[in-house]
Amino acid sequence: MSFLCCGTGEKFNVDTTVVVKHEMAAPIKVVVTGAAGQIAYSLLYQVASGAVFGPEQPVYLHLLDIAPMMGVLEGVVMELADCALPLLAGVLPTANPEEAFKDVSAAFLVGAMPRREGMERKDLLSANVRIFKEQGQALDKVARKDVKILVVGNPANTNALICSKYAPSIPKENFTAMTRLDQNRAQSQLAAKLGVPVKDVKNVIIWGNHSSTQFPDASNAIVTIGGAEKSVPKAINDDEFLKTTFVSTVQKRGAAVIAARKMSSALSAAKAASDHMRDWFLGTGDRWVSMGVVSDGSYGTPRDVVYSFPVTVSNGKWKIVQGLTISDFAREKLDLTGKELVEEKQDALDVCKD
Ligand SMILES: NC(=O)c1ccc[n+]([C@@H]2O[C@H](COP(=O)([O-])OP(=O)(O)OC[C@H]3O[C@@H](n4cnc5c(N)ncnc54)[C@H](O)[C@@H]3O)[C@@H](O)[C@H]2O)c1
Ligand SMILES: O=C(O)CC[C@H](O)C(=O)O
Repeated sequence: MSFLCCGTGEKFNVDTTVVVKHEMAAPIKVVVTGAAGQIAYSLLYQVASGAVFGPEQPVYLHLLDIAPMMGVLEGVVMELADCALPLLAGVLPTANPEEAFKDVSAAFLVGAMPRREGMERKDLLSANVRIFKEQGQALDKVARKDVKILVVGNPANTNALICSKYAPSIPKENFTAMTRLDQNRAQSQLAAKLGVPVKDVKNVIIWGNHSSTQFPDASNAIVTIGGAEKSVPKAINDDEFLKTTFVSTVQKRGAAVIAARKMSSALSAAKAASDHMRDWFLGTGDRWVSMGVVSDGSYGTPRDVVYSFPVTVSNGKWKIVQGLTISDFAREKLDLTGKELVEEKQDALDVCKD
């Protein structure tokens, strides 16, 4: 197994004895940006241990961060080596986006500034959107055309849109934004309210933007109680809770974590990024998951913004769940978060003009 030293590009060897079994698939190249940051610190282990691409799929990790972080990244590379992970075929740390994105099959775009207490969402947009313009251009040049891209860095939906715009040779369907953390939060809130394990709640939906305008929607969610499936709204029997406390708790959860930790969520964000990419690669069956995808106007949402919908995935392709009834209450919420995305898109395009 080869690990490269940051900055110097010098190779060093790690004695991992038999690392990759012969019957295993060839390694796939996977890039994680913001690799010296907090989310990556949890995410890298999950990717390298087989939790995302499966227990038979070796990975070659490309780690991108900015030049001043190469020293820190060196430490992350050492720790990855010290994990002695059988599926980790190699590591390439770099500050060069074109090197990082070369031939990758999967891209976790995490690297961006997180919001801290007192910062507004707009401050984040102008600081971060340029990163995604530059990275879109680099992906366009050197990534595989079937690369699956997950944008985590905020504002995630709009960053994913900008990245796609600057990578026209890669299909739009390959760009997604992470709302899985919101889905996991919503599922966990419902399970707690119902007093069931989290695995027994499914099909909760996150609509729209990964922001406080998102609409966490339990109206189609299903719970397994006593071996039988039941509608969550019927099992909870408290519409007021589902329309108010539930929605606002999930909408404000990221801000609540920042207020408590003085830092943005990281452990749960990394877990959600793993869930999102695993389901995209390995499929969902008939379970619904929420992903920010380029809107085709489904459910009367604005086209050409990255909007979170319920999707199912098979053979590596996501499909929006169709035919759901949208109540008047939901309509208002879907429109509000759509309006915010249209405004963010315009702000981002203005920033990218400079
Ligand atoms: N979508 C979600 O659900 C969700 C959840 C949590 C956090 N986030 C967002 O994820 C992002 C990362 O959060 P974090 O806590 O890991 O932040 P962090 O500050 O700990 O790490 C970010 C890393 O990105 C690096 N970076 C900055 N510019 C870069 C560039 N141009 N190329 C490559 N790397 C670059 C930084 O040097 C740093 O190491 C933030 O924008 C945060 O708001 C999103
Ligand atoms: O900046 C925020 O308000 C949220 C940070 C992060 O996206 C989260 O959801 O935990």
